[in-house]
Amino acid sequence: MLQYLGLENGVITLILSTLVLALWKMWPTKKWDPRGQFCYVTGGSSGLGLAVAIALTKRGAHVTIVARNEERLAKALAELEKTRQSSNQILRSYSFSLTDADASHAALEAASKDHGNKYPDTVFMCAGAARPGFFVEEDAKSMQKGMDNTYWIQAYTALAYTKQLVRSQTSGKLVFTCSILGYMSLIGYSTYSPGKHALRGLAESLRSELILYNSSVHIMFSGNIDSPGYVEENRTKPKITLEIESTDKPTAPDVLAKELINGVQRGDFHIAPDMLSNIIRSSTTGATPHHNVLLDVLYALIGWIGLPLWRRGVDSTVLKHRKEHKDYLATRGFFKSTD
Ligand SMILES: NC(=O)C1=CN([C@@H]2O[C@H](COP(=O)(O)OP(=O)(O)OC[C@H]3O[C@@H](n4cnc5c(N)ncnc54)[C@H](OP(=O)(O)O)[C@@H]3O)[C@@H](O)[C@H]2O)C=CC1
Ligand SMILES: CCCCCCCCCCCCCCCC(=O)[C@@H](N)CO
Repeated sequence: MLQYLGLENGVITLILSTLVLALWKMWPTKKWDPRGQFCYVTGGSSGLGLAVAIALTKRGAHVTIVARNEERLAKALAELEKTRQSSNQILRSYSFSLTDADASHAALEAASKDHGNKYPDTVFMCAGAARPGFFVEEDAKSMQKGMDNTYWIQAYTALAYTKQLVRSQTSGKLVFTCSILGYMSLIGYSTYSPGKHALRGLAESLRSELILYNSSVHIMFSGNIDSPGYVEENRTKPKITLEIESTDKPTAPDVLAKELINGVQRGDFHIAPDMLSNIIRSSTTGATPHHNVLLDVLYALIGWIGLPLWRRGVDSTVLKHRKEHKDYLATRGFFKSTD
């Protein structure tokens, strides 16, 4: 029947090229191996960053973790020591505040000194924080802090590292940690989602540019993580936000760390650690490379149907919350204040 429509050749070519591409993706290639590599992990004293640092140590990498609080860093380093695979492994921690550009540069320089001024082979940027709240209760300072703790906290490290790589004429890997809230958003995340969306843009631009230097870029989009940071953000999270996201049970940091490292090993640009993130990833591909073309089409189809339905449900939950929200604002004295 297709030949009557003149579509035969086109359809066959499409199916064949899809199959070839899918097979190509399945073909085993040489995987990235952390053993003996110098890995730099920001936010390595807690949650996802700590889990990534432990997983890398277990795989025989030299690991340097960076965060601010010295006590938590010392505890985390002691945990890394417990999983050390050989006496040659260099395991270090440094305290720097990575929302500052100069400190982000200084942290990388300090870490590199332990390796004879060689820069990290891979940088895992896990530092970050969320402080959910209602937009009307934010101010200029809290909005800027939101960008600091989502965008700048990783962008400054990416900048310092890229300069070091290019100056020393070596290649490396940049691994960002985003969130599914870097693809979409919902009530309560007005100081968090924008910076995570910005990270996606930065990663995509860098992925393209760093081809010049034989360096790769990866970015993970996860749902809730069962971390100390998650416990902290839930303290101030609006009830309505908690209710909407209750369908997304938090995942253990070590599970996500494994997914993150596997994603880097596969060479994925957008790393989606589970079914939900794959559905959202495939529904918002833009110009990012596919993973498995056939599976991606299936995920995109599920998202194309499911996500707008989910959104309708969320909109009606928010609508039902109007009265409670007004009362909440009244008890907070919002209607009396002038800002
Ligand atoms: N928790 C979640 O549900 C989700 C989190 N994410 C993202 O994953 C990443 C890890 O999150 P999670 O494991 O929950 O985080 P945690 O809060 O458990 O840990 C955050 C780490 O970052 C460090 N850090 C925070 N601010 C700075 C700073 N200014 N300078 C240097 N280090 C800093 C912290 O140490 P210290 O405070 O001592 O500096 C700590 O080591 C973040 O980027 C987060 O946005 C993504 C999706 C969901
Ligand atoms: C078929 C389609 C079904 C769609 C269901 C979508 C459910 C999404 C729930 C929202 C989860 C929010 C995760 C926030 C993670 C994060 O980054 C914060 N914890 C900040 O740290």
